[in-house]
Amino acid sequence: MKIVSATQIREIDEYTINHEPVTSIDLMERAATAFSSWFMQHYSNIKRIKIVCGPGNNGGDGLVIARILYSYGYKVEVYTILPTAKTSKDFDINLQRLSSLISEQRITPNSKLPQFHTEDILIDALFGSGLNRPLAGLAADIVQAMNQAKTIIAVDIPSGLFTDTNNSKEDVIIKATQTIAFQLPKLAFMLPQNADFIGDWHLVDIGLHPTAIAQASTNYFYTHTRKAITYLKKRSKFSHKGTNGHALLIAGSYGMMGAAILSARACLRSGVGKLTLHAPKHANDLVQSNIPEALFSADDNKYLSTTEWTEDQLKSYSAIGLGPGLSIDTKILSLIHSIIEHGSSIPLIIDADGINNLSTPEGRDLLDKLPENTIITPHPKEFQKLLNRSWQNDYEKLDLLREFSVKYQVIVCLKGAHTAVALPDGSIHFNSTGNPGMATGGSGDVLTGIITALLAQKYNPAHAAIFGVYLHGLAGDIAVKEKSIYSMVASDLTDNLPKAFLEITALQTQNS
Ligand SMILES: NC(=O)C1=CN([C@@H]2O[C@H](COP(=O)(O)OP(=O)(O)OC[C@H]3O[C@@H](n4cnc5c(N)ncnc54)[C@H](OP(=O)(O)O)[C@@H]3O)[C@@H](O)[C@H]2O)[C@H](O)CC1
Ligand SMILES: [K+]
Repeated sequence: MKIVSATQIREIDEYTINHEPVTSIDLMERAATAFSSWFMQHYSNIKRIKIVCGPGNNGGDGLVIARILYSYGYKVEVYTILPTAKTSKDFDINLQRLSSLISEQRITPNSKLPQFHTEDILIDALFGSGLNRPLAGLAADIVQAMNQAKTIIAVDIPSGLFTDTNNSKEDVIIKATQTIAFQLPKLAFMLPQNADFIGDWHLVDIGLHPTAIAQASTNYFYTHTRKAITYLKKRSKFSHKGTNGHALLIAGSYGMMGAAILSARACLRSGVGKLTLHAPKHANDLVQSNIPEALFSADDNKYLSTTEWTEDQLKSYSAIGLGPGLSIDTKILSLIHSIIEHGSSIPLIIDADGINNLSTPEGRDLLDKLPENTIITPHPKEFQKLLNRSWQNDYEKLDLLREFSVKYQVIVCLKGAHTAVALPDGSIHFNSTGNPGMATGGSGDVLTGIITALLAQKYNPAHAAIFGVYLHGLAGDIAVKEKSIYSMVASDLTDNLPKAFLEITALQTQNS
């Protein structure tokens, strides 16, 4: 699903009006109806609401919502906030339509500000995607007053928040409990810095013209379920373990075998035909008894010491995963070097200590040599270390992320609430699954195992990264229902991979 800019939203809007064709007032009616249906489903037991409407089309939506909710028996109070005399045409028409049912409380710069209370249920229709400067004066005062309420449902986007550019820390912005956005998600929704303003967000369909959406060019995408399920490859009836690939996982060291085991188990639960785990020899019994399905390749040392791999040793593998539990050690750079040199055609994913080792000055020299489409999966701190610099805000972080993956032609999965998968073509794909319970030790090792398995099965690396991240989050979403965000551990993710695959195959069947 595309994530488009505020300007593109306006263009898609106009195209829909001209080509469907539909009048702008009817499109507004449709948008407000979609919002109201969502609202009535989720707030059926409350009867009294306050709707705060601004002067533009976001405010116009608010006026229609007021009319609809009133007709369903809600007690509705409407505030129109008019910083200047300028209002949009569709705002005026809807104010007129509402006037016989409800009288608005009009607030201008000379009025007394209304008071809002903790227990108020507010609908925020002050400003939407038309915001073009930070809120000030009356608009800022009203938002501050509204933020006293515990429950605020934002129409399209919280007022004061920009759709696709950075807000400064001082900006006054609605702190919504929920945001109901029209059809396409906004870039602002993907960024951790905006989480407190947006709350939980949901999309409602308003029938924007598919041609206009198809024509909009963007670097940003949202991996929603409908797209994600198309990535899962069908298994042929005649497939055997040879067709499903042989993965090599180089992971674990003295005291850190847990990471290797978590990763190996996840790899085996993600469809790989065969897995060899290369780890220090002391771990042999542990691995054999805990993961009987894996082959063990012993390293002579407590920590990894086999840094030289020959083409002959590597040639039987269809993917290599490297990093979980390796520790920071100069030998690891020699290992990466050797793999790049002798196995450059084997898809490769580097995580955890693999990335930490690339973040050393000598390691950075290796970045240029990574084979095209190598996948790395840093969390933000690891990415900062890799870049050797920080960023001022999440928009700058996205720019740095894109620059990095284009420059080195690698795939970067930057882990977070909406993990961002940056591809060498400059596109960034935000994930839709996952929950805060997954922020726990070993969760990243599981992701490495999943992606290694997909690479071994010959998923193209971009799909392996995007789909692997989706699967990992989906397993987390299934796990959280039983385990809660507090009690979840990384093994719960692996334990729920089978249910995640079942869910995806069921959806594939439904859609075919
Ligand atoms: N395709 C869709 O998704 C549809 C969206 N709809 C809704 O329309 C809004 C966008 O409406 P728009 O009228 O373009 O903009 P706003 O309502 O957000 O803002 C109105 C005007 O307010 C002025 N403005 C901007 N920033 C500020 C500010 N900081 N303080 C005061 N005033 C501000 C600006 O005008 P200026 O001339 O003053 O610059 C805006 O034009 C979208 O979010 C949806 O809710 C449709 O209803 C259906 C289709
Ligand atoms: K709003």
